[in-house]
Amino acid sequence: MTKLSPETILQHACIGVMGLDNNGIIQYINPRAQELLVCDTHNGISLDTIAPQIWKQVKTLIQQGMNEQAIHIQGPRGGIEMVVSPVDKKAKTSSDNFNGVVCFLRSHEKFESSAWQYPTIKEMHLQFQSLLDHSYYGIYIIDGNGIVLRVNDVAAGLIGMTKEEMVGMPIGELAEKGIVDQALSPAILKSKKPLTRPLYVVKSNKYIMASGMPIFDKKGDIRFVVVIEHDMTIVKELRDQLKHARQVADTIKNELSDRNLLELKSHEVIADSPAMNQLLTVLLKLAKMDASNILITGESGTGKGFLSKFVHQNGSRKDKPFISINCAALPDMLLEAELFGYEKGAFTGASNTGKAGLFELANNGTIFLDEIGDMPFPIQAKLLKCLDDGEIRRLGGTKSIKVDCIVIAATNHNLEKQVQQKKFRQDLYFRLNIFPVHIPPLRERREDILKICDFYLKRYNKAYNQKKRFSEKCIEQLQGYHFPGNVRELKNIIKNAVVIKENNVLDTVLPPGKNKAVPISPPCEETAAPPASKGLNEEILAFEREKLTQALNHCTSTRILADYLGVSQSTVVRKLKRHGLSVE
Ligand SMILES: Nc1ncnc2c1ncn2[C@@H]1O[C@H](COP(=O)(O)OP(=O)(O)OP(=O)(O)O)[C@@H](O)[C@H]1O
Repeated sequence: MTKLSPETILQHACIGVMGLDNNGIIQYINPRAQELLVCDTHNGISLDTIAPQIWKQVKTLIQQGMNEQAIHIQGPRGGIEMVVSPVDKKAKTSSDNFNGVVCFLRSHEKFESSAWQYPTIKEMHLQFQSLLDHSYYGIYIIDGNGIVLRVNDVAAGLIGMTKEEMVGMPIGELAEKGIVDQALSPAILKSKKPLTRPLYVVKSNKYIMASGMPIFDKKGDIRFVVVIEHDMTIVKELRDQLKHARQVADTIKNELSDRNLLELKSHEVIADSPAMNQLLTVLLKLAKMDASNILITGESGTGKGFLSKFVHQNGSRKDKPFISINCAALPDMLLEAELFGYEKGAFTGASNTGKAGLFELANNGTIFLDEIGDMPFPIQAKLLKCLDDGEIRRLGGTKSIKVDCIVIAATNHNLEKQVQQKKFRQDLYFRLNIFPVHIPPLRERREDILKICDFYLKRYNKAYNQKKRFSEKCIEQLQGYHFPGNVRELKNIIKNAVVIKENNVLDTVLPPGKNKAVPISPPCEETAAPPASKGLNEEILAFEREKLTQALNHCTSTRILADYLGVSQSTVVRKLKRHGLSVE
C-alpha cells in the first residue's frame, strides 16, 4: 500500500492551506491556495505583497491575539472564506507568543453549496422562508442599488406581479411605470431614513401601507432595505362605507329635523315663506343649543311671543317653566316686584309672607320679557345685573338668589334708536342682543297669508262647528291687504268671519273700506301712519276712548282687554295710558 506523505496530501487538498509567520511571510502555500489567491508564489514571500487587503485583516487578528477565527475576504476571483488558526494555541493574548498562523481557504461558491448541507443552516433557511411565505404582510428586500433581492407571495400579489417577475427588477420601476402612484424604496435609498407611506397600486387597485427600513453596513452605506407592506384596501373600503354611513346618518338627521320643523309647523307655527322657514331653522338651532339672551324684534302681532314659546318647547328645558311677562303692562314698582320678588314688608301692600319673583319661578326654564323696550330705566339696571351675575335679590331682601334661565326678550321698538335717545341702556341692549332675530311683517311674506288663512279657517270652523270657505275674490283681497296688525289681525279677521258671517262662502272678510288691495304698503310703525287732518285724529281718539271705556266695563285685566279688542296687551297698555284710563 502506497504511503501518502503530508506534502502529497496538502498538494492534492481541495481546500487552500497557507502558513504564515507573525510578519506575514509565507512559510507554505499549497496549489489550491495559490489558485484562490491567483499567485504562483513560492515560500518566503510576504502576503502583503501579493494580497495586501488580506494581510491587513490577518495582521489585525494576530495583533488582537485571536483564537481560531473565520473571516470572509474578497479574492481576485470572488469571495473566500478563510479560517485563520494560530500555531501556538496556548498563547492567545499576544502576538509574541504565536508561532505564526495557518490559514485554510475555501471559495464562497464551494462553501455556500456545502453550507446548505448543514442542518442548522438548512433549518435557519427554512424558518426564514416560512416567515416570508406565511407572513400576513407583504415583505420584500432590495439591495443598496434598489434591486429586488427577495420578495414574498403577498408582496408580489399586492403589486399584481409574480415573485419571479419582481426578483432582480429595479424597484424604482414600479413608480416609473405607473404601477404604484408613488415611490417608497427609492426615497429611502435617497434619504437613508426609515419611511412609511400609503401607496395606491394602480395595477391591482389596492391601497397599501408600506414601511421601509434601511440596513447599513459598517461604512454607513445602505446594505439593503426591508420593506413591509400591509393591504389597506379593506380598511379603505370600511372607511368609505363608514363615511357613506355617516353621510346617510347626517341626511336622515337633517331630514328628521326638517320633519320636526314640519311637524311643529303643521301643529301650530305656520310658515311657507323662505324668510320664515329660515327664521324657524335659526330658532330651532338656538333652542337646541340652549342659547340664552335671544332678542326677537318685529312689529306687533308678527308672533314674537308665539315664537319665543317655540324656542322653549324645542329646547332641553321644555318640561321646565315658561314664564312670560309684559314689561309695559305694569307700573315700575310692581314690575320690579314681579320680576325679582319681594320680602315681607318690602313696600306698602306687600304680602306679609313675601313672594318669589318671576325669575325665580322661571329657574331652569325660560323667561320671556315682552315689550322689553318699555322697561323702566331703573329696572333695566337690575335686569342687567341679574343677567351678568346669574342671581337676583328680592325687593327688601339682603341675600342673593342664584337663577338659571333662558332669557328671551322681545320688542316692536327700535332698541338701537332708544339707546341713542337714552331711553334704553346700551349695556343691557348689548347683553340682550346676543342672538338677534327679526320677524318680518306679514306684508313682506305674503306666501304665508294663504297658509295662515287655511290653518285658522279650519281651526275656527271646527271650534264653532262651521263649514265656511273662502271665495277666490276673498283670497285675492286677503293676499293684497297689508295687515298692519300682522298675523294677529289676520287671525282675528278669520275668527270674526267664521263666527259672524251667515253665508258659508266667505266673499269678503276684511272690514269695510279695507277690502281694496294695497299694492305695496308702508310699514305699520306708528310714525309711518298716513298724516291725517287734525279733525280726523280727534275723531279717532274719541272713538278709541269710547271703545276702551266700554270694554273696561267687561274686562278685569289688560290681557283680557287685549283679547276682547283683538290687539296686543302692550297696545292696550299704551292706549290706556294715552287716555288716562286703567283697569280697576
Ligand atoms: N307663524 C304663525 N303661525 C300661526 N300663528 C301665528 C304665527 N305667528 C303669530 N301667530 C299668531 O298671531 C298672534 C300674535 O302673536 P304674538 O302675540 O306672538 O305676536 P307679538 O309679535 O308678540 O305681538 P305684540 O308685539 O303685540 O305682543 C298669536 O295668537 C299667534 O298665535
